[in-house]
Amino acid sequence: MRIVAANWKMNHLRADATAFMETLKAGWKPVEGVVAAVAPPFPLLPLLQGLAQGTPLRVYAQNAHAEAKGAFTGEVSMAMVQDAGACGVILGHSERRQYNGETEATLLPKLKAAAAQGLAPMLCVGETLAQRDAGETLAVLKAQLAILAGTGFPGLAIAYEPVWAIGTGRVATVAQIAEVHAFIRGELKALLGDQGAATPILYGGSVTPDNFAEILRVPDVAGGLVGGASLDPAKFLRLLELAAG
Ligand SMILES: O=C[C@H](O)COP(=O)(O)O
Repeated sequence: MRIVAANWKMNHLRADATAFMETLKAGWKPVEGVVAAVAPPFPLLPLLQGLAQGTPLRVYAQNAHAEAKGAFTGEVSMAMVQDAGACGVILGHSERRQYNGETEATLLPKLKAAAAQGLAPMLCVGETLAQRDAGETLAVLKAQLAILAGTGFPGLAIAYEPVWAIGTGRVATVAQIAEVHAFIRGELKALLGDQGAATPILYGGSVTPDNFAEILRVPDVAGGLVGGASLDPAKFLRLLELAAG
């Protein structure tokens, strides 16, 4: 199975989402084994879910809180994003680690809350440039993945996003992606057994229609988590076509 996931981040209004879905529906020929997902900002979840009716598009939230309810001003719960139309949730994106203080300590309760709510988690991992330059890449990834120990998370996907490749136009090399994805696969097998052997591992970081085919040929790459290029429905469609082979 391949997954092409659009992370819109803090982009798009209702009109943009509507136009995106019109273009997508006009050109998309869904094929077996290729999953398309879009993670819009929270306010667009219900609209997108409605627009996606009759299509296999999966709607994800970009984040949600670990607690079920309470005095957490500005937060939304797993149940809320599900109620608003999400079937899954991105967790641990590097921008949330950088700007919102997400750590393994905050992410483990979120993973458990997502699973309890029946939301498929997409856990993002990846090293900074300083960590790569210091030779710490695999150790960083090992620590980020360790929160998966001993618990199965239905619908789990991993997104490997080297922080230095996000939004920079500097895509990781095929050799770098191959090394890290093989390492992640080994860790997942050790942590989760059979589920770890089958968990999709996506690559993210300056994915475009020009480089996606090459990235998809790397062993253990099961698709992409795409930021900038996913805002343009024509480019997103092209990525889906490339994933379909
Ligand atoms: O979630 C998506 C990633 O952060 C990649 O973003 P990008 O495709 O704009 O580099």
